[in-house]
Amino acid sequence: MKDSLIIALDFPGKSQVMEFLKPFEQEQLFVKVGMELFYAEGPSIIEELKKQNHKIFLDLKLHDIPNTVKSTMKLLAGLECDLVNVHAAGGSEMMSAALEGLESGTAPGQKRPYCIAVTQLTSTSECQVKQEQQIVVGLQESVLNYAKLAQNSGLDGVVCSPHEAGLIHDRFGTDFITVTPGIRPAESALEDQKRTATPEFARKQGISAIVVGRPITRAANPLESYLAIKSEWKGVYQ
Ligand SMILES: O=c1ccn([C@@H]2O[C@H](COP(=O)(O)O)[C@@H](O)[C@H]2O)c(=O)[nH]1
Repeated sequence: MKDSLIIALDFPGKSQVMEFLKPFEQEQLFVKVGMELFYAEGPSIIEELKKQNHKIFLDLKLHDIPNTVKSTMKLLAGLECDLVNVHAAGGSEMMSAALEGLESGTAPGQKRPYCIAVTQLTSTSECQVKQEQQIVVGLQESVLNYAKLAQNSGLDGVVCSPHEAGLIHDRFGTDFITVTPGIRPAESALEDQKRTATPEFARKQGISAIVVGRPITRAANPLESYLAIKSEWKGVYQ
């Protein structure tokens, strides 16, 4: 997990994914399958990506009553992804249930996928947290509170923005995983993201993994863009 660059495969179907991956034949990637692709293709897309030896973050952000999340996680464990997630807003009982489901669905001898919790989406601003969610303590405190709930529930880490990751590692330890979307190389479009940072800024926060979608998938040359972001993130091409 340490120092990973996860590419968000936000595509409407398998054919677009396979076309996108063609220039990456020499790269062993860590890819993210989100709702759009998973709902379009179902579990077969995971098998396909695993055949190509890519590591997989299945980003379905489960958020439901504990029993439903538990039984869904039991099923998802069978897909043998590397990383799965829930929304911390579902609460500690739901997060513990997610972990129980994941553990019970992991085959003997197999490694359980890491399970992390989304704190506040990187598309959420301070203003939205205070005015829409009515969380008076503000965004940073809300993220830290969700991180504490996630750790107390036994989860392996959180999704947060690069701006909270350093503080999370200070409070909850360097082994507690931080996965940060909202990564934008300098001067690229922010689109719907609100809490963004460059790969270089992310590197300085001790973040476990960055998630990058559109700056790579919509680049004129995706491989070149991937290598440039990876270089800025890790300081070297590797
Ligand atoms: O807080 C969150 C949680 C998940 N995401 C996901 O990450 C990628 C980011 O894509 P970009 O194109 O680089 O913005 C996307 O799949 C989101 O669903 C997030 O952005 N923020």
